[in-house]
Amino acid sequence: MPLTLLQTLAAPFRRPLSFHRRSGSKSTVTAPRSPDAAKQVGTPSSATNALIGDAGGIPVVDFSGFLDGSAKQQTSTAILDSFKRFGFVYLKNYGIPTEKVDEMFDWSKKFFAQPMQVKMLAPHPGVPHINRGYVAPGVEKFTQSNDSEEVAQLRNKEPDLIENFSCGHDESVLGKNIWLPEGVLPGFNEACQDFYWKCYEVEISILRTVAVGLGIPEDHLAKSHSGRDQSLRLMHYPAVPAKKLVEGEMSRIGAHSDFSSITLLFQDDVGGLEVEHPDHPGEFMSVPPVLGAVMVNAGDFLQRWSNDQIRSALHRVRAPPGMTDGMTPDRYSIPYFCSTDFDLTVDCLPGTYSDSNPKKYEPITVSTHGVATSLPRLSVTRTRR
Ligand SMILES: O=C(O)CCC(=O)C(=O)O
Ligand SMILES: [Fe+2]
Repeated sequence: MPLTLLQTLAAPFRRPLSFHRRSGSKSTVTAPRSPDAAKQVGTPSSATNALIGDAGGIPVVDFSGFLDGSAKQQTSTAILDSFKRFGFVYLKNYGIPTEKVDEMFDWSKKFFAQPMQVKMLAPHPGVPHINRGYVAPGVEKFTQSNDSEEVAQLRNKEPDLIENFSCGHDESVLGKNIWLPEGVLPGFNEACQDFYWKCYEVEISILRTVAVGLGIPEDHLAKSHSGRDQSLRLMHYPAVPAKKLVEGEMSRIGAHSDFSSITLLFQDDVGGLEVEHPDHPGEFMSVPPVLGAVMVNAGDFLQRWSNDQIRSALHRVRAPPGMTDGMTPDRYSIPYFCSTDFDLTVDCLPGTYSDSNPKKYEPITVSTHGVATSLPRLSVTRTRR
């Protein structure tokens, strides 16, 4: 990729916006807890003053030391270590005030509370890889499988119980935004756009920490993420009988890994998110929401980019922990999927390969990677329109 093109793409777009693994799962386990999170996750002592605890075994890191420059290296090491071991990390003091996140959740609730005919004024186009517009409950089913027979069988099973609304940048190959018509839910479209750019700032800071952790130039990853090909998705899981989720008769979101660089995952206080245990494939750890923290996970593309040093972990949403009877509460979450510009070719990151540990992957663009790995998976979703 010529440098000039890289530089052009590195200039952020501005408002207005417009490996892998088996499916299947076993039991849920809780990672052993200890009062000393640093010890528990085997984190080097240099990272301890950025670590402020753990939740369900996954480190909680105070991001302010990176943002104000007082603990850049420690914060970066803590985040990178957690990405390498778990593929996930919680961040506190990451730069978006809690009230802003709460406001976005309020908008999400208002949107999903609209009658179906209103939500369908911004319909998803029905093309699997396009993250735009509203997808009604009963349309999607998530899987990690690329096996056509397994996928065909899944299509005949109950879909995931989820509705969602996605938006992004109008100039993305993911397509132009599909908004509600003007005058319907005034303020909603603007709130989504505003939140998108707030998330973008956090994304860039996190990508900088990963680079610092890896000991490469701080802007190495950030400069490949112009902000054009990200997606903000509002998710709503309606209330369902807990028993059906526990017995596997219904599912909220099936086990999957995310596809691109990193995901910021904002969740309400309902719980139910589970992450595959790093030492016990097929077993899942229950990871609770942490007040004021955003969960961040690495995606398949970052795993590949880091020559498999960073883990893109399977995760899923089940019944809230301990709940086996009665109706579950509704669950709302807001993932923000971060991607390198889709047309940019990236090679394994410097320092992640050597003569004794050669590159496992050829240079690739996100689009090629996506077509090879994600489209078969996506094809099982959005099949029931
Ligand atoms: O709702 C959640 O907490 C998980 C969402 C998720 O994993 C996804 O949309 O990729
Ligand atoms: Fe996900």
